[in-house]
Amino acid sequence: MSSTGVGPTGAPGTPTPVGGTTALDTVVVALDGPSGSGKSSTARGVARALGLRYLDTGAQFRAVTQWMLDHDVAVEDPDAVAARAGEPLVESGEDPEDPTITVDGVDVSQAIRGADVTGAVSAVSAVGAVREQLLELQRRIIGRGGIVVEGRDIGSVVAPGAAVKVYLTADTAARAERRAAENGGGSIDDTAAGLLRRDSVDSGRESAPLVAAEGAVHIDTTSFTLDEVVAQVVDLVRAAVD
Ligand SMILES: Nc1ncnc2c1ncn2[C@@H]1O[C@H](COP(=O)(O)OP(=O)(O)O)[C@@H](O)[C@H]1O
Ligand SMILES: Nc1ccn([C@H]2C[C@H](O)[C@@H](COP(=O)(O)OP(=O)(O)O)O2)c(=O)n1
Repeated sequence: MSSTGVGPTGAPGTPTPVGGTTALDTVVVALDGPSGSGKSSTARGVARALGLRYLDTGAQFRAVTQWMLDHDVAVEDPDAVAARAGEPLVESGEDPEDPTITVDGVDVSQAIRGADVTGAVSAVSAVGAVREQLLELQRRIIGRGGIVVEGRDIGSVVAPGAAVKVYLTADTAARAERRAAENGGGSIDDTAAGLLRRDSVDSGRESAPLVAAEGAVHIDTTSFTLDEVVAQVVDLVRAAVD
């Protein structure tokens, strides 16, 4: 796998602090949390407001999952997934106005939001070999910073030195309502069950489970509007930079 990003291969998010702080063009903002907590929309809003790049790591795991399904890999079999983990070429655009994602040069931005990928992505992303491939790619894209990165393990594994770490949550009911609305309706109960199933696999896996990273600021978004959450994170970033 590769991408257009270049940069150091060590854990990023540790730009040279000047006077104990960091600059906006090298800052790394790590946003983690469960599905429907508001990561993607908050991350894009913060990146837009501050002129930063944006990386959706969930889209990368979804793109690998799409590739596995397209190549008839048995996605519930970790060995089968691991055996092909080095093959898909994932490329992520970093513009928050127009985040793109391709695998082997094919635009999968719509396909990866479908039910097949959503149902299989937690199993695929629990495979260590998949995580290793994407970890290297993610660190290359982050490079020297100036980016908002969202996922499940950004503050804990991908960029543990990030100057700003945020852990977003929301009540299950709110998450299910948001997700069902986004998908054009459907049963809230079924959506909630799907979210909880994915939470359980994402939090219970051995490799880089979903956790609130050490030092992360917890924001429960249930009772805030998206604009309010974006403003809170923008304030955290402004407080952390020169
Ligand atoms: N604070 C919020 N209040 C209401 N709706 C929100 C809020 N944050 C996000 N949303 C909406 O919830 C849905 C899921 O948000 P998203 O950012 O995709 O979450 P995640 O990336 O954590 O899965 C989207 O339709 C988004 O517009
Ligand atoms: N850093 C990440 C990001 C996502 N994943 C996995 C676990 C998630 O269930 C899937 C899909 O992530 P995505 O952020 O697209 O999921 P939602 O938009 O929140 O529903 O990928 C991961 O294991 N590590």
